[in-house]
Amino acid sequence: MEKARSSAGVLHTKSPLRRTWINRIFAVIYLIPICALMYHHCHNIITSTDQVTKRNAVIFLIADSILAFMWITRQAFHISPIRRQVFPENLTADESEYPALDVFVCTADPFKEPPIGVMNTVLSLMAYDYPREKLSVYVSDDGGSELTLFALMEAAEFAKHWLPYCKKQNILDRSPEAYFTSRTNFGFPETGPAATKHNQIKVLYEKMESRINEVVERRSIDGYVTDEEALRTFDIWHKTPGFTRQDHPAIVQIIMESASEKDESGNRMPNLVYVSREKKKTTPHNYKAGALNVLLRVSATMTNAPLVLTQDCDMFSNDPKTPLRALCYFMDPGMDPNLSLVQFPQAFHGINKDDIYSAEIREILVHNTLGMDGLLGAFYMGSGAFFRRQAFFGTPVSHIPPQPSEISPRHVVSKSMHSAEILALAHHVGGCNFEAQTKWGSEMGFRYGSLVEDLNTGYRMQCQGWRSVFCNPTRPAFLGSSPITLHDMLNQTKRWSMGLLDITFSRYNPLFFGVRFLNPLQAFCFGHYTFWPIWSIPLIIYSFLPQLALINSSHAIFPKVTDHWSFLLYVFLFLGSYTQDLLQYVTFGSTAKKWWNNQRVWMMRSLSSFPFALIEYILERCGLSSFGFNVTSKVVDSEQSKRNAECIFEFGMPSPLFVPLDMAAIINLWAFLHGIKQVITRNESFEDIFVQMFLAGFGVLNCWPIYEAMLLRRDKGRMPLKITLLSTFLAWLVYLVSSSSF
Ligand SMILES: O=c1ccn([C@@H]2O[C@H](COP(=O)(O)OP(=O)(O)O[C@H]3O[C@H](CO)[C@@H](O)[C@H](O)[C@H]3O)[C@@H](O)[C@H]2O)c(=O)[nH]1
Ligand SMILES: [Mn+2]
Repeated sequence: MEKARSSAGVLHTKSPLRRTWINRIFAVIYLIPICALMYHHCHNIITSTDQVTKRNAVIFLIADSILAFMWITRQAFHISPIRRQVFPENLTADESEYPALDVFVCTADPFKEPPIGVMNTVLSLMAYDYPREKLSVYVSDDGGSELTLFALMEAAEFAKHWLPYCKKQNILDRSPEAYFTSRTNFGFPETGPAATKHNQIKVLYEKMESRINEVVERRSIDGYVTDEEALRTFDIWHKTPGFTRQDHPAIVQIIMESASEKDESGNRMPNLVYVSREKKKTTPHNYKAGALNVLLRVSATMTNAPLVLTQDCDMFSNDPKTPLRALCYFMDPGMDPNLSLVQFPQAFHGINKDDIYSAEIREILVHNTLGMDGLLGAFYMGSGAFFRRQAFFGTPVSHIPPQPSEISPRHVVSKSMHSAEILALAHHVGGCNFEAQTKWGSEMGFRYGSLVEDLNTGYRMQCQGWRSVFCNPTRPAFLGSSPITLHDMLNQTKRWSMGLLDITFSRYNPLFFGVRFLNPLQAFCFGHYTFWPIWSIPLIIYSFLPQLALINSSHAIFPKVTDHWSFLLYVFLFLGSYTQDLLQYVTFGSTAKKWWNNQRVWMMRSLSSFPFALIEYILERCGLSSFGFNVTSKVVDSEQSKRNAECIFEFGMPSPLFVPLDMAAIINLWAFLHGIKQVITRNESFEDIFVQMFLAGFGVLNCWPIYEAMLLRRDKGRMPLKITLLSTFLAWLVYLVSSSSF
């Protein structure tokens, strides 16, 4: 079948996912007990005479309404998921017809994002199987660091050997680090010309690697650059008084211009440009969205490619044919002309086998996205996204011409990048006042106003009428790093949540604004994401209230086992949603253990990241504090990564984010033990407190790694004593308060 299609010259196909009808039927059936539960709560509120029961019913009505809202919006993802396939072999063989491609790589801090890692990403992208003269890589350095520029100059020299080597040997792993690691793991012929060349390249790579790592360690390039001309490149750092990363002029350095740069076999090299936008402490820089907008403009002055790929600095290319896959959509004359984005899923390396931090987030990055693709298109994930440049300048029907006209997507660049005129313009558009009184960030370019600039930008573009597709090849197109400590993971989720709240509480809320411009189901999908942090409300309630009631021997919380109908209602709702989730995991080829860990992480996020985000968001709105884009560290500590590989949770640092988790662990264990005691001493009957016991027991099971970290472990990743003591004290305080209200 595949062959037949392929030979018919088709560039891509799409087909609905099988068994979608099961999801649709299930969605309708599941709605019935949801309504019954709401009725049950309302009935209790109206009829009960006991104040505690009434109050509990109100609290659970709130909790369950939120769960129901999240469940309903989530069904939108399951209504019409589709799968796409591409056939790059059917693209025209005439490469001169391919559009040019500008690749954007963002980095922000050489100490959190080691430059050697960034260079691996840059090298893997420069080594794309794409006409070199049409490929340009722009690196944005928000760290404003000479270390990154130094690393880039080193990488450019190495690239002249690396690119022809990859081409000749037809290598798939074009990030040198990934390549050398896989070679070491899977062996390589020790003799012969191939081995000699391999060893030569390895020596060059290791030399570059150690030079880059050394300058980072010494925090200075002194002594490492001797060439006069190269030294002049760094003048701006040394000759600008008061140069800091938050306060410095725009820097644009052309490292290689394709027209004049050749590799060791005499072929042209891609363009390579370093950009560090101007920063002033007094001018907001809008984090990554701001950086990307500067790249959009700087690249416009130099190459102005119709296609743009945005990449995080840790997301290296894992497949050199990826741009060709994207072309299968962009070059298809039959494709929707409103196509603005081809999104490849984010995938990660170094995830432990059971994925204890749920770092794959496959549900969001793959399963749900297939569902959105079946509606109006994938959401923009920040990395691995090929855009049509045109889509940043207005809607499909009305073009917003930017000023100056040289940065319009319609402008054709005719001068060399090195020309004084182009360089002056590039510096000008990289200035921090350039955007004042313009539509940049509001209607043009990447959108401001949210820390999740990716979701926000993609969503707003879809509201304007642009469409996107999701391209999910078997071999991941990109591989990135993901947090390997619990604190990093929770902190990352907290940042995302704050970004999502930015959208929820803006005029662009998907449920009010989005529904007017999108298919309502697509608006539900976006709504489900932007309301993500409100999961915290029902989860906090379910993690504490029934347990505290149990400890206080007040059991008027859930139906007894003997109240057949209402008890079965709870059983059905719980099993229904958990089984649906598990089945989704298993049918997509994941394991039950990963699913279990994913639901645990969902609880951890709901108890920690989400409420912290809600509180910080409120503080920020009240002007009491301000939180920015906290870049996730990509530095690997060998002990931490060893524990990560063994699927052991990493607590280690005294982070306030752990406090609510510890409190929940303590209260649930306490409640569970108390319940057992009550049953044994026959103070309570098991049937009466079964649901509460079940919830506490389920909590205990989920909190197992926390007890281990608090009591049993001796390694550096255990729970800091400070946090354990603080949480125990707070849990006791919560108990005291609760004992007067049951
Ligand atoms: O002021 C900033 C802050 C960040 N970045 C870059 O943004 C990227 C993502 O940052 P990271 O700390 O890795 O955040 P993650 O949470 O891992 O990133 C996810 O979430 C972000 C939105 O919060 C998206 O931008 C990313 O594409 C997506 O992978 C990195 O390349 C950074 O260098 C900047 O360029 N400037
Ligand atoms: Mn990242």
